[in-house]
Amino acid sequence: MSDLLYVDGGNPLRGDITVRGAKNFVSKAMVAALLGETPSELRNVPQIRDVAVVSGLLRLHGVKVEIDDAAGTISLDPTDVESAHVADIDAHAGSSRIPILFCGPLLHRLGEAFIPDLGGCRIGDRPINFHLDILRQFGAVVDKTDNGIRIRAPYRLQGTKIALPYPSVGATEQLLLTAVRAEGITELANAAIEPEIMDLINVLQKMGAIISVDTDRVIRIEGVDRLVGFQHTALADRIEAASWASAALATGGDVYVRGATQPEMTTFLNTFRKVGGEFAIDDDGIRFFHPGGDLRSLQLETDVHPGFMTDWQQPLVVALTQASGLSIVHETVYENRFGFVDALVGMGATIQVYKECLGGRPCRFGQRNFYHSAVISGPTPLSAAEIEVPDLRGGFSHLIAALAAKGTSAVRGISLIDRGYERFAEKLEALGAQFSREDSGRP
Ligand SMILES: CC(=O)N[C@H]1[C@@H](OP(=O)(O)OP(=O)(O)OC[C@H]2O[C@@H](n3ccc(=O)[nH]c3=O)[C@H](O)[C@@H]2O)O[C@H](CO)[C@@H](O)[C@@H]1O
Ligand SMILES: C=C(OP(=O)(O)O)C(=O)O
Repeated sequence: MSDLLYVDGGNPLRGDITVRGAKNFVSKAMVAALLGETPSELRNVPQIRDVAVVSGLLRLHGVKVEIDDAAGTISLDPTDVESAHVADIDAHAGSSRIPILFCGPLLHRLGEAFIPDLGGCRIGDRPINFHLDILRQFGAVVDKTDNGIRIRAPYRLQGTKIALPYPSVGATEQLLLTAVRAEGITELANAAIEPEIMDLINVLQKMGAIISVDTDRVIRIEGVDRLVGFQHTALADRIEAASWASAALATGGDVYVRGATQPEMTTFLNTFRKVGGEFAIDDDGIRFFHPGGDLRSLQLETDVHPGFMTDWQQPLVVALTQASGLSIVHETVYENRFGFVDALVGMGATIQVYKECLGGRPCRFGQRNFYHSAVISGPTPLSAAEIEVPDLRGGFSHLIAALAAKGTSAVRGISLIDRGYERFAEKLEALGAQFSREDSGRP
């Protein structure tokens, strides 16, 4: 597929699309399968690049992976797990953030692992210090190399007591995937409790793990000697659903997102309503629509769950360019997630970014050199432009802006969007978007 899309914007998106399982859960559940002594089956799996990357890594480690894209199922047989060649693993460097989560399972299965340098969106420094501290506390020996980390467990990993400096999603998952088969009890304070983590706990419990989650963000795990395979249907992708909802709002459209579920989206739905969007929930999905009239500006701060999630921020900001008045967005999860607004400004949006914390939530980035707050003044008509996709959500936001803008925009680097949005071009078509690929002539 060509990496350049010409988008003829200015028309409302209308129609019906389906979202399947969450990118930020499915990839982790696939890693969990490594811990089982018997095969696992995962359902509601989306056809996205992160799934392909994790499948490739699992295969390098001897796991038999069979994918049925149409049915959305993956079967994973970890019976013959083995060490992979460093050169082969190295080829996956920079492809996603998931390889770091192979540490615990591989240490339990093989006593050692090599983890390539990570990829993922460049929206901040994204250090892995919490992960490495956790692994060391379990008794692992971690050595940094030029192209990744080498990790060994000379003895069985030992349960431990840890408090995270910040409720990191990945570090919480690292701890879960390591503690379930460590010896004794592990306690994690200040854990992240995102719905995708809760579903990972569901999977681990099906495998035989003993895990409890307290209301004060403390997770306790009693290590067990063996785990078995699981069968599980992944929770829906609440980020993809919110992205299409934002697209509906920004284009003045009406999109039914089949598969979207309410409980994981409560905070987004409240915000969507406050800004002037409407929604209708039924058993099969959620209809998001612009009811007509003016959208309202609002003040928003991203946060860990149950707060407004950072991955919802970028798509919603495009809709905020169409709201009347001044909207203020304080990004408290990543220090550098407003790079994408430059392109929006180039299209006619009025957005100013600030280093100050424009909000009351405790934030690690205030008084430092990070542009992590934004003020958006609207409504401003958007006009077509040439845009380069910067990262996954920023890229989808640029696509929304191009769909909302009058005229034909050229959006380059769209293959980045495949990492987390299943068959998005087909969905755009289903919603009546006017676009074409570079190789098929301009619309
Ligand atoms: C594949 C996946 O699930 N990605 C999601 C996951 O990313 P990911 O798990 O990488 O994000 P984290 O929750 O770990 O990161 C949150 C914050 O903690 C910091 N941090 C994290 C780890 C560490 O060792 N040291 C450290 O300082 C990060 O720099 C960041 O500022 O959760 C994020 C927060 O909901 C989402 O935006 C990502 O979509
Ligand atoms: C930041 C994201 O993903 P990742 O952690 O995979 O880079 C995201 O999904 O928006």
